[in-house]
Amino acid sequence: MKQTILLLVFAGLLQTLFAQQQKLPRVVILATGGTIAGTGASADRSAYKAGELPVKDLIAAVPGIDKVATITGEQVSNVGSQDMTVDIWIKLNKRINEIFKNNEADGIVITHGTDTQEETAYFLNLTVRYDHPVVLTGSMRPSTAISADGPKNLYDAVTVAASPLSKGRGVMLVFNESIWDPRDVEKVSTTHVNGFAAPNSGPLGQVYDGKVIYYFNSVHKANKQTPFDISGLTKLPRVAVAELYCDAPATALNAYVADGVDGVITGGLGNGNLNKANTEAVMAAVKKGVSIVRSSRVFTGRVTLFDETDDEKLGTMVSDNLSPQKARILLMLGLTKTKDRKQLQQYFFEY
Ligand SMILES: NC(=O)CC[C@H](N)C(=O)O
Repeated sequence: MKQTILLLVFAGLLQTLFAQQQKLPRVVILATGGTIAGTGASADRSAYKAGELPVKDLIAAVPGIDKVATITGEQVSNVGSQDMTVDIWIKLNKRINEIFKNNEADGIVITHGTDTQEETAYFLNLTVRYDHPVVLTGSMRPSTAISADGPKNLYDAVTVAASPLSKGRGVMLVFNESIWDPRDVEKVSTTHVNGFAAPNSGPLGQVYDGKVIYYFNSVHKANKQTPFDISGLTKLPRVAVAELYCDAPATALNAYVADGVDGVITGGLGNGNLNKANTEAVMAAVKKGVSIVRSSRVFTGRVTLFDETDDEKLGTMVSDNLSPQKARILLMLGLTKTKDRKQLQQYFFEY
């Protein structure tokens, strides 16, 4: 009798556990490499190599992650993000759209190197056709370093991707307990653990002790609200960035144009200003049909139309407050739709 009761209690417990397990949100981790998957022989960071560990090892290093979500992992690439490519972006985009279309997951986490993480985040923000949570994260210290930050960032990223509060928020970046908007976030430290900030705004929210809180919504259009469905594409238009400095020649800009790029972003001075040499080169490039967007090497504030620079005369556009590297992504995608300067300019105010 006693044994039967014990057995029943045990079976009941198992059932409850199973039911809880069933109810957990499903999160797919798409691993691309980066320092989070990096290893090295030293206790700190000297001579470590990014993009070494497979995704199963990243997951195994996070205690309790299986209580937050039902996790599956896929290896998309294993590179340091200085070697991230448009080809990998297109592959990621396809897989993310497929996962949500087939209802394979409630949210996605992407592990990624920090060098270009903000670019991948903004690219996906504009091209993924679903607004389910897609959370990018990484680490500043490799997995073998003392106080490696990867496992905590991954735990937090899964927590954000699995949270009911994240529904409809689309692409985000989670790092060092902050939740960032992909349009605004930038890598702001080469080595510090607090590697990201949004210099023109602030974090969307925070994740702490397994709990998520949001403070802001982005006002910019994303996901299905953009016209950038790239599902039929295997390549994107080529856009380069040419940065200015005191007495900068137009060598870089002219070389890119000679190489046949479709567009150039100028990382200009102050409010996107160009010196005389680059003004002339820009006008010649526009005449050849190259789309030019004036951005700024200054990391806060807007680049505005016709301030010191006459955009009508030059045939140029402005990036608003997008960084040069993000303006490049928007121009690449914009050029898949149109070459019309007014229409492209409108994209820079909307996305
Ligand atoms: N902390 C990092 O992730 C930067 C290291 C590496 N270069 C990368 O971006 O993958």
